[in-house]
Amino acid sequence: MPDERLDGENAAKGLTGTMPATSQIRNFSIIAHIDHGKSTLADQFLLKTGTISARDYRAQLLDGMDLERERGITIQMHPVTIYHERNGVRYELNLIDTPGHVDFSYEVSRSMAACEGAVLLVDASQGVQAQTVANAYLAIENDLKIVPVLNKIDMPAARPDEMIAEMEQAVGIDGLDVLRCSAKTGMGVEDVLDAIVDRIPAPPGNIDAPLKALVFNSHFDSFKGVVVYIRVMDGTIKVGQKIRMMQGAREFTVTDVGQFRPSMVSCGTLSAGQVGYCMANIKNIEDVRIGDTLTDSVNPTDVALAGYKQPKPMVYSGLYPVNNNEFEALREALAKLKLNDSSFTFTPESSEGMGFGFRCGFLGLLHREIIQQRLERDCDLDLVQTAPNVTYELLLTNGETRIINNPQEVPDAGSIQEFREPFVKINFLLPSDNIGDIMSLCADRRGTYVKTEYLSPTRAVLIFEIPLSEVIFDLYDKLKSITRGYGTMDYEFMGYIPGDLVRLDVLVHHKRVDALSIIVHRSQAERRGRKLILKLKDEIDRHMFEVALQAAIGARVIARETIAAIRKNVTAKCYGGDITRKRKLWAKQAAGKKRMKQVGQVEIPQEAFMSVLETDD
Ligand SMILES: Nc1nc2c(ncn2[C@@H]2O[C@H](COP(=O)(O)OP(=O)(O)OP(=O)(O)O)[C@@H](O)[C@H]2O)c(=O)[nH]1
Repeated sequence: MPDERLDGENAAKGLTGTMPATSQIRNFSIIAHIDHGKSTLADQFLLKTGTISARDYRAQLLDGMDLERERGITIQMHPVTIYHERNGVRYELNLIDTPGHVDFSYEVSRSMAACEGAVLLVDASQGVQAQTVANAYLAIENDLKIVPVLNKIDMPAARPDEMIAEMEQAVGIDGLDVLRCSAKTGMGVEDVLDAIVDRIPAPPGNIDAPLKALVFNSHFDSFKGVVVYIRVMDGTIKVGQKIRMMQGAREFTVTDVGQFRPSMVSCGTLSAGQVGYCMANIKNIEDVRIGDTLTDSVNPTDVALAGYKQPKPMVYSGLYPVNNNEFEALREALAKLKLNDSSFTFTPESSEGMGFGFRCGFLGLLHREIIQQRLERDCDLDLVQTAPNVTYELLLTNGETRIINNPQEVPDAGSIQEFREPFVKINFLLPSDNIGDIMSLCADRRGTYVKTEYLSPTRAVLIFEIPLSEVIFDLYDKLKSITRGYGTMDYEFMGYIPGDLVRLDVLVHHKRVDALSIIVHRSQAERRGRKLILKLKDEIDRHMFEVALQAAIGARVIARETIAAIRKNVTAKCYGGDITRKRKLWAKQAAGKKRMKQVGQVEIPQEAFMSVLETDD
């Protein structure tokens, strides 16, 4: 087979695109813990291979979204094709970037299915972290070849030998295979590129077989429609070809095929082993299922690829517009967001106290925060968000099993046979000095100890089984503060386990505020109820009448507080006739009240809805 075949159709169109033989392609991703330098290394790859010029170099090109750049976290994948010469041969390398946060680990497994290898990037001053271990195992399970790299060796705090020993211990790699580089200065980056070519196998695949391509992501472009990210496994895909999504069973005609370099560049054809995009006048993002197999409709492949499982939201919360007439605007904004984030879900709901809004499902708390920020930034809506909760499973006395994601949906205690909550297996990677503190933290949170493993005399892996609801509260923040930032965690879902759970209601001025209801373990109900009421007392302003706050389980009130009455007249001091001054003060007061919800006669601020979350003593 010739090394490089000029594609006839492209040549005819005057396009200079060439189709490399699969032996000259390498597909890989980078596995790294957050902040270990993945985006910086990816940028170096672009720079070193001349994909972008130093002039165009803009830090973290691959983190396309503003918000991502601002927060410095990669959320969605942006693949990129680069060319690297090794021993006189030009290789096409496709990098599929992956995020490093626990909430987005499903994105990592998506990108792995499109690769034959992964660069395992570890910060030389921080060492292996929980997420790195989890993702490295995932890669090994997926038969990916691991290229271990120690980054940030330019830092004075770098301890390469120690960290390599940790990598050997934690992931079971050979220390001699570990490359050293600095993504910041560019030192050693060429060696990493060489190792990608030398160590990662070329993609398998038969260029003459019927088209079989994996859909590993997609995005919606308001001008072009849906852009489908594909990895071609067998055959070729060309402009004009009739294609079919095997799960979705819809047919389309390809209008454009190209690569990310790093912006989208048409190339007319992609063949076995290559990574790129295709467009086919697909108007609706729902028609494209991530993990689906794309094939030729005339000459289809007979076996579809094993798809991914759609990630299930684990954390839910209600989102309400402050002004009820902004409901439609909120619906539109949510629909727009969903276009590019299939893991986010929303369904309309109404709450007696809050009016009309949506129940939204997120992968985790960070995901939730990001969505809220995007909404506020992109559509100028004032929103009130209720405290998050996890999904529960109920076995009812009539034998029915019901999944609920909203405390309001919990039926009478009499009709529940078993109340089950999600449990996760959580791994902490932390300094050994902190083991005791984290153990007692987990014990307080109803965790069950599993085991401890030492990576080195100073660092250990601690494993617990714990209810997810206890994790989403503030476990991550607690871990960070106890370990002064050195501890990390990762968790995987185990299943639903029965527990003695009850719904705790909150009554404000004798009216149940359903958005403040929470599901708690009975043993914690009284303590949580009391704390919650005290917190609410701080958050809710005094009104012109006395406001009673109560926490109750069913009809039984377990805590009560009262907010005394007051009349607050902000313009009282502006005696005299200057109406403009008064107007200014009124305007200021109104702005301060923006994120308030009127429940009955009482105004409840956003903070009050979130206070349900806090568990601090
Ligand atoms: N000194 C030094 N700093 C580096 C090096 N590589 C990356 N950094 C810095 O480390 C920080 C994190 O780098 P990023 O590339 O954003 O990390 P990341 O792994 O992509 O993070 P996520 O996108 O959040 O997963 C940035 O401030 C970089 O400038 C390096 O080799 N040496």
